[in-house]
Formats: sequence, structure tokens, C-alpha cells
Amino acid sequence: MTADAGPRHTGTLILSRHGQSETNASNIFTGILDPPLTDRGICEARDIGARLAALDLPPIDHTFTSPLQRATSSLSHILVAYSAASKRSRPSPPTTVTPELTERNYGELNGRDKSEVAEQYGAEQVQLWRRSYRGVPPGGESLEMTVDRAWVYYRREILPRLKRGECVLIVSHGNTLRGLCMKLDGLSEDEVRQLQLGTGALRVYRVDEEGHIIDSERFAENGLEGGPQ
Ligand SMILES: O=C(O)[C@@H](CO)OP(=O)(O)O
Repeated sequence: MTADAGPRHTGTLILSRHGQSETNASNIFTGILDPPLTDRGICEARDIGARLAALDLPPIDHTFTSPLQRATSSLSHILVAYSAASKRSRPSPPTTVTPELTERNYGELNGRDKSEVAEQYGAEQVQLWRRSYRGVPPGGESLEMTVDRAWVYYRREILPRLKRGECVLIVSHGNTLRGLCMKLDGLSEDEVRQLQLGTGALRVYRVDEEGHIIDSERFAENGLEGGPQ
């Protein structure tokens, strides 16, 4: 046996975007609005739960989500499907609901039709607000502002758990998760422009005892909202 076995896997971080919401389905900027899941969104969340049960992962110790119902409701469906598909029965893990993991505030765009906004401001400007790191939609948050709060929270509340060896599930939102993935994967501002996480997207990171990422797996990344729209 070699002396250097490489970094030791300690914690497991699972990131999932919520299932499709009613405004996702209607091509409306959702941001801080609080629509329910569609039937399709419920199916996407159940699929995540079943997939998690099929993966060779440690039991989930703790879950984190945002206060918006598309996230909390997705988490409930994920856990029910996960428990139903798991070979061993496990108690449901505790959940922390925190505003730091809520979706980016789209400001004046919240609730507006994406195509109408593109007609008003031009497709290029709107794409910059939606996908660039620093673009600030009128009255809203840039990706940079969104990830600032989410990353501080991650480092303070979630990373210590991973270093202790816990398996943590975060159910959050498209842009909040893009920001977290940018930090976790060390993406540049140009690279994060290309990153789009569809509804029901799932990533699993293995973390070493110092909190560094060892590797990751990606599933259903280009779900319903995977393409440009
Ligand atoms: O409407 C939103 O809040 C987000 C996610 O659906 O939209 P976008 O795809 O522009 O990030």
C-alpha cells in the first residue's frame, strides 16, 4: 500500500435546484416571488430524492433551504422520495431555513415576462443581467451580491459540518446555486456566464477534512430551464 493515499474524503455536499415553479413554467422572472411548484416540479423533486437514494452516499445529516415555497416544498418531496426509495429506514434529517439561500432579487424584473423585458431593454442587456457576475438588474441584486451572502453563510454554517464529516443537502435556487458553484468550482466570471442549472439539477461534492473539494458528480444539470430562454 502506498503511503500517500491522496486527500481523505470527509464530508458530502449535495446541491439541488428546486423543481419547476408556476412562474418558471410561464417564462416569468421569479426572483423573490413565491409561486408553488407545478406538477412537473413535484416530479422533478421526487426524481432527485429517488436518485439520491440510488447513489452510494452516506445518510443525510442536515438539510438547508430558503424560505421560498418552491424550495421548501421541493425539499419535502425530495426527502419523502429519498426515504421511500432507501433500503434502510432513516429518520428525516433536521432542516434549517435561511434567507441567505433565497433567490437573487430581480428587482423591477420580478414577476415580468422574460420576452417582454427583452423587447423593452434588448436581448443582450437582459442576458447580461441574467447571466453575468456583475450586472445589476434595475433595483435588484447582481450574481455577485447574491453569492456574497450565500457564500458567507456557507462558510460559517455549512463548511464546518462538512469538515466534521456530515452529509449536507442544500435545496436552493438557480442563481444562488450558480454563485455557490462558481466559488466551489473556482469558475471565472466568464465561465459562470455559461453555467445554467435547470430545475431539478443535482450536484454532489466530496469534501476533504480541510473543506476542499475532492471531486463532484452532476445530474440532470440541463433540466427544464437548461437552455437559454
Ligand atoms: O426567474 C428567475 O428568478 C431565474 C430562475 O428561473 O431566472 P433566470 O433564468 O433569468 O436566472
